[in-house]
Amino acid sequence: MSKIIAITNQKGGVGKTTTSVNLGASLASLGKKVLLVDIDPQGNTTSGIGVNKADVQYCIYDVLINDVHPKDAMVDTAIENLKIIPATIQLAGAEIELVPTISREVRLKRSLQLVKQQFDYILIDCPPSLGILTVNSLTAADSVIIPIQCEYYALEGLSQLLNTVRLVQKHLNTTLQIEGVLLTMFDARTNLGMQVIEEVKKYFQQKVYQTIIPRNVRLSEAPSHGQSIITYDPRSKGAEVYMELAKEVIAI
Ligand SMILES: Nc1ncnc2c1ncn2[C@@H]1O[C@H](COP(=O)(O)OP(=O)(O)OP(=O)(O)O)[C@@H](O)[C@H]1O
Ligand SMILES: [Mg+2]
Repeated sequence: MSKIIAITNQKGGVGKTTTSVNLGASLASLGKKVLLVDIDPQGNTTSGIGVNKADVQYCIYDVLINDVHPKDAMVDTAIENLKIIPATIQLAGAEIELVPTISREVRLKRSLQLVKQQFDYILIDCPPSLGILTVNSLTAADSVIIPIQCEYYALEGLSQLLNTVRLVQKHLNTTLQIEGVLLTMFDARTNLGMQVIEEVKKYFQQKVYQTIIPRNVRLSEAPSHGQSIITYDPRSKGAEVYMELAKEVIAI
């Protein structure tokens, strides 16, 4: 069975990209066939997994706008079983260019359907906005993972996100589900982190993953080496928790 999961939260810097790269690498190291789709013009997943943007021939922009077949935009990564459709800054224009096009919300869905069966998991790293690129992602996805940072204001903006999910469910993708809510950047030294965990669990209940991602400096270093935590420092706490998360995702 193959599953498309959008990793989304319009709040910036909550761990979407860190989760896409490291969950993707963990799933691949457990033998799953994984495709990462970078649909954020910042292209952090692309560089974070070691793809040099200057070498990219076709990116997700070409898939969305120029009808390039997704298999022609896919590139291998250093990890077996892990491929990526990269994003470059070219994608920044897509929000505007998509506006007048026909079926603009379903373009990603149509493209990914062409390759879905080749993968166990397709993970889409969304940008920090609720614009047309995120709507395309939610329309293409079977489910969403929502990373929430264990910080004050963590829940702010969530109702807007859930509202967008509901609108997409109503009009574009009736079977879209919440795959899980992931607590990120937990710092055990503060009471605040515990409070956020309690609040998020009260709200999302059994949807919250048991695995909580702590703050881990190795996780923040890995992207500058173009590596996932699984290859950068497989013995780190960061690697351990993302492997645990991958097992939870597989078990669902
Ligand atoms: N568990 C963690 N421990 C330490 N640093 C982390 C952790 N998770 C993420 N970071 C760091 O926090 C910053 C933001 O994380 P990330 O880029 O994954 O968030 P994002 O939601 O994708 O951001 P954006 O909204 O800009 O796309 C990055 O510098 C990242 O390396
Ligand atoms: Mg990101």
